[in-house]
Amino acid sequence: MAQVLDGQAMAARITQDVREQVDLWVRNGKSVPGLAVVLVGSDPASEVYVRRKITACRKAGIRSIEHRLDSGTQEAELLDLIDRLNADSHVDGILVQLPLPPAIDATRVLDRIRPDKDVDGFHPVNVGRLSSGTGGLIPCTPLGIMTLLDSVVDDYRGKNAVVIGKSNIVGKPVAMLLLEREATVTVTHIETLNLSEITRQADIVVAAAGAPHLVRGYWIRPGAIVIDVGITRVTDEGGQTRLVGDCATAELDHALAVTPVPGGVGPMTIASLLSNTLRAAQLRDDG
Ligand SMILES: NC(=O)C1=CN([C@@H]2O[C@H](COP(=O)(O)OP(=O)(O)OC[C@H]3O[C@@H](n4cnc5c(N)ncnc54)[C@H](OP(=O)(O)O)[C@@H]3O)[C@@H](O)[C@H]2O)C=CC1
Ligand SMILES: Nc1nc(=O)c2c([nH]1)NC[C@@H]1CN(c3ccc(C(=O)N[C@@H](CCC(=O)O)C(=O)O)cc3)C=[N+]21
Ligand SMILES: [Mg+2]
Repeated sequence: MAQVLDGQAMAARITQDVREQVDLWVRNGKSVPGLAVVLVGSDPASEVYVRRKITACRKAGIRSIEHRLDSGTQEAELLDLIDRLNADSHVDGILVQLPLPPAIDATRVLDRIRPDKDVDGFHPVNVGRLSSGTGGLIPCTPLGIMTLLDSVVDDYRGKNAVVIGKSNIVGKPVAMLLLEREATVTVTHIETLNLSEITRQADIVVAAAGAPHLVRGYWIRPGAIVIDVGITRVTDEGGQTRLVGDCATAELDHALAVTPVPGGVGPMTIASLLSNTLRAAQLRDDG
């Protein structure tokens, strides 16, 4: 049987660890770290994620400030809010939940966030820092993935890592982090030919396509590690909704380790947001 990496349990430990560091920070006379969470509109999945982020902040002793704007909000209004959050010394981290309504230019919004408050790591300065290996805030999902991988991999050098998906929020940044550890990294996507032959060469597969059960048993060689990032909400015949990952996990007994959906990468994404918020508070204090 493959080892199932318990993201929920690991996230709970990280949350506790952040809480202890926050308490120490506050005992040293610093102000409580604050995270501003901006949600535009009422996409149901975004509502779920934002709720989880706010609950997690409470557990970690981080102050969260929620800003809800209706779906008809003008871009200028949102940019204005970001300017105010950028200038607010009680705000250490700013998170603008994606996706934004189509009328708003998401790039312009993300570019407006001060890089040292950009706990998502989406600002071009942080993207550049990640690709040049010169620090910066690291996107939460890739950071969570690396923490999960670190629990089963001690040396990435000489390992073949295959990333499925090339998005700016998961595929590209996780590829950068794997490259930084000197894995041999292949980034694949919808136009990749013979994908299963490429994954069959992999020691590590990170599946972030959003394609339910794309990765089958024969795609994975014995002893490989499989990180399932994909989350697709499906409704079964009985009208029940459930979450389906990118991997046919039931076919992966021959893997060394796999992550479950739910309870794998998702909770780790949220735990990483807490670590990044504490880091942002500390970085700003030093600089
Ligand atoms: N657990 C967590 O914390 C998180 C989970 N997610 C989930 O991860 C998945 C990916 O998210 P995100 O990166 O934002 O999604 P995007 O849709 O932005 O990117 C998906 C990527 O996968 C590629 N792709 C899609 N289908 C296939 C396929 N059949 N074969 C190969 N490549 C494919 C696309 O290729 P191309 O570029 O060529 O179109 C694209 O590069 C989603 O299910 C999302 O819900 C996302 C963020 C956090
Ligand atoms: N600015 C921004 N930053 C993000 O990091 C960001 C975003 N926008 N938009 C959407 C994606 C998606 N994402 C997830 C967070 C938590 C879970 C999560 O907690 N998942 C649970 C299940 C949640 C459920 O029940 O739906 C799990 O996998 O166990 C999943 C996905 C962050 N994202
Ligand atoms: Mg402060």
